[in-house]
Parts: sequence; C-alpha cells; structure tokens
Amino acid sequence: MVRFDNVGLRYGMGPEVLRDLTFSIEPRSFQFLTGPSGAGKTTLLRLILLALKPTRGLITLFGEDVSQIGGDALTALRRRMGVVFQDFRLLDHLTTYENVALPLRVQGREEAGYRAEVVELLRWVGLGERMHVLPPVLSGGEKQRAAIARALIARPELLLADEPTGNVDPSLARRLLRLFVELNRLGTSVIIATHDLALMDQVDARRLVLGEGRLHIYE
Ligand SMILES: Nc1ncnc2c1ncn2[C@@H]1O[C@H](COP(=O)(O)OP(=O)(O)OP(=O)(O)O)[C@@H](O)[C@H]1O
Repeated sequence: MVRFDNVGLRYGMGPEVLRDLTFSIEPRSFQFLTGPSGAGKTTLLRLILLALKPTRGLITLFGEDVSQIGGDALTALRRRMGVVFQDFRLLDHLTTYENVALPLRVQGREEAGYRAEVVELLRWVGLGERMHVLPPVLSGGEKQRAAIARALIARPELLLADEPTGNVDPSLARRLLRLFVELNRLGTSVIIATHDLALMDQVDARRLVLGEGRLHIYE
C-alpha cells in the first residue's frame, strides 16, 4: 500500500536527510520505525502523509504515483490514513469528545450512529471523565491519548504514529500499544515511530531502522 523507490529528501539547500530509500509497506502489516534522534523518522512519516514532496525518487500510495495527482485526489488519499502527530494537533475549540468524533463527522456519519463508539474508545484510553473538556486543560499524556483515539476511531487503512507513547507511563504505553495491535488485527497497516526499545520488545514486528539517511530493515 506504500512503495518508495530510490526516494531522497533534503530540506532547502541542506544535506540529504533521507537517501535512496526503497521499501514497501504491505496491507495489514505492523512495523516500528526507529533510529536516533534526527535520523529522519518524522520526515519519512511526512513523506507518506503527503505533507512533504521527495527531492527525488518515486512514492506510490494505495497504488497511485503521488507525483501525478493533486488537489482533491490527494485529500482523498490522506483521508485513508490516521495520524498521531508528536504535537497532537487537537483543535482547541472542540471538546475531547468532538475532537475524537471529527473523522466520523467528516465522513458524513450521523452522531446517533457513532456516539457510543466514541464514548467506548474514550473510556478505553482512560478519558471517560475528560470527554467534555477542551484540550488546553488536558495534561500532555491526556492529549496524547485523545490524539490516538482520534487517529483510530475511523479504522483507517494505514495508521502512522510519531512517538505515540512518549508522554505516558510504561503501563499505559503497553495498554495503548495493545490498541494499535488490535487495530492491526482488524486490518489496518500500522507504522509506529519510536525510540522506546522496551515498547518495541513487546511486539514481534518488523523494524525499519533509519541511520545516516539510509534505511535498514529487520524482518
Ligand atoms: N522543516 C525543516 N527544515 C530543515 N531541516 C529540517 C526540518 N525538519 C527536520 N529537519 C532536519 O531533518 C533531520 C531529520 O529530522 P526528523 O525530525 O525527521 O528526525 P527524527 O528522526 O524524527 O527525530 P526525533 O526522533 O528527534 O523526532 C534533522 O537533521 C532535522 O534537523
């Protein structure tokens, strides 16, 4: 569902951050993306998300060469992905419940049909008591859980998560990891960018390791 062929990326006139990346992400697969700070994990996720264009090489997403499409078609491809950003990107004027329900609203679904689903997921991530507050009063860990719930709620085909357990304690991190694994069992391909070796040791999954601009894959 994602294919990179000899993809390179540099920011402006800077050095090449990613060099000659060739790999694919299969449907229904689960993988970690790791490597030292500054290795390019976020950059790689942003390329998949179509938030950045490669300096060279070819990216194919859901069977489409992304350099050949634009506008509405790009928006349609993005909607097939769920994302957990490092800075959460919750909308401050919507409640936690409304933020998490947003992807379903965008799909045009009626609230009566999804309300119970959203409430159940919020309870699962431990935000049952925080549903009606606005994001600015949530703690860092609570914001992170809200961002994860929002990324999962519509069962995207591909889920990208950038350090999704960076702000929570180890026991909650394990609980959140179970959510990603469960989503994967339901058919979503999952890519989790993380530094956390203990977290990676909990799932027997493929590891994509970035270092010095190159990608090494451990199956
Ligand atoms: N917008 C930008 N403009 C210029 N350089 C950038 C930009 N974003 C990232 N970089 C550089 O690209 C490199 C890769 O950064 P990136 O954030 O992708 O790494 P990372 O592996 O996600 O790091 P971390 O684990 O610390 O989040 C770094 O050297 C960074 O300074």
